[in-house]
Amino acid sequence: HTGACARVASNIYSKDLAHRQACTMANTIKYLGQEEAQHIDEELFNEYSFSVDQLMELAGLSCATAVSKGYPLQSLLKSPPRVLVICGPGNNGGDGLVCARHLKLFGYEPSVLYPKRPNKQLFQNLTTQCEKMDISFLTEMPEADVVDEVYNLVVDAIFGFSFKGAVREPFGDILSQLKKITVPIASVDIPSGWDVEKGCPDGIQPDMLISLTAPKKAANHFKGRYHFLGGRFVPSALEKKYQLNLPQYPGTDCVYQLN
Ligand SMILES: NC(=O)C1=CN([C@@H]2O[C@H](COP(=O)(O)OP(=O)(O)OC[C@H]3O[C@@H](n4cnc5c(N)ncnc54)[C@H](O)[C@@H]3O)[C@@H](O)[C@H]2O)[C@H](O)CC1
Ligand SMILES: [K+]
Repeated sequence: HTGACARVASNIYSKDLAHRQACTMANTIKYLGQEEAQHIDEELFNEYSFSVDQLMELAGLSCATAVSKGYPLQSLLKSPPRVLVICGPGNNGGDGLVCARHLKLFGYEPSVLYPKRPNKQLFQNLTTQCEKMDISFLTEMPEADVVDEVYNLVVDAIFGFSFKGAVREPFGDILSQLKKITVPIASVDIPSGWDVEKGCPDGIQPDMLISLTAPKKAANHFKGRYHFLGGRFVPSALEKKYQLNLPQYPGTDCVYQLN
């Protein structure tokens, strides 16, 4: 009897799964423009009453989880398992600080470069949390050959969907080093320096992209090996309103591998 129930249950499950996969394929996931991404962000905060801290925690956890799936500890070539996390001046940088904290909890040895720190309590708190967890902060960007020698990978949390115009210093210098490194780059939400919609053919070329909420149009130009979706916090009414057609995350996972 138990066997029959299990067979029925697994039949229902596989039909349901097949149905969901078909739906996901028919309604392909939406790639957002810059303004649309900003509207969704504002709506999450203003209409749905989420706080930045909440969503940033889930975003950063997604990034650390994606990194641990693409670059598992046991696969790393250099010991100790050092990771360089570069954080920019906005919320993308905040995601990077959260990601660094979770990477540390997962057994990695993150170091953070955080050259432009906003004078806001949220970012000061995230910085203190990292410091108290013995995550080191670098005072300057190492040269490309030093990055290659010391670190297993770089997490790029410099700019997200609010990036506009020509890159201002010190991030121009940092990005030019990142173009020279050979260790993989995992970019949070958008490869930094890329136009949010059009990409950037001569920009950095990350090996991993973790799109948050939904991919941005620039992700059409991503050529790396791993594209993950993270930020599993979108209420279904909001998803419907913007016709995001998000895929079903597996079980309780906080990331979905798009390719
Ligand atoms: N809804 C979500 O999915 C969530 C996303 N999160 C993350 O937040 C970023 C967007 O954050 P935001 O603060 O709006 O902007 P950025 O981090 O992209 O950067 C703004 C920051 O950068 C400066 N800046 C802009 N252009 C330049 C430039 N050309 N040169 C130098 N500096 C520049 C600007 O002055 C600001 O200081 C999103 O991508 C996600 O990663 C949330 O964490 C959770 C919710
Ligand atoms: K980024």
